[in-house]
Amino acid sequence: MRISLASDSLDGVASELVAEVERRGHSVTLYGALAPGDRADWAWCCSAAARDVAEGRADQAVVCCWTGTGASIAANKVAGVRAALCADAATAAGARKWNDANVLALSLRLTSRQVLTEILDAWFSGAPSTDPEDTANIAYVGEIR
Ligand SMILES: O=C(CO)[C@H](O)[C@H](O)COP(=O)(O)O
Repeated sequence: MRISLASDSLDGVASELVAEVERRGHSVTLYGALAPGDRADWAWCCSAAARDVAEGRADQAVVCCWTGTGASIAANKVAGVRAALCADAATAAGARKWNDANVLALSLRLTSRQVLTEILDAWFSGAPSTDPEDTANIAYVGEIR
């Protein structure tokens, strides 16, 4: 898949994230501190990655900041994006299954290298539920303005 990656710093697992996503066979587009010369403030770089998803230039995105909060807020302000802030694999699996999340938000403060691999394994192996209750929830949040 085409995955856009954004981080407002190179702290923690930011660099490992790029390597781990590429190692799983995906092509990456980089923003913020991951792309030398790009604006690295969380609002700008995470919005840019989320817009790639909303506008069809990427299939999914992973956005990061120190807490993960700003990254998830910035991504979720983009229409069509369902960003999930995930601190563990179970949350990532649920985000793909029940929320059809298309942007993964990570906290650089909380995410260890081991947990990063667990989250990415769960995220990339997950698929959205086809249960009508789940699809109705997803459709409804897409309509709320
Ligand atoms: O977690 C964040 C936003 O939610 C940022 O990473 C945090 O605010 C640090 O930003 P800066 O390094 O620009 O002070």
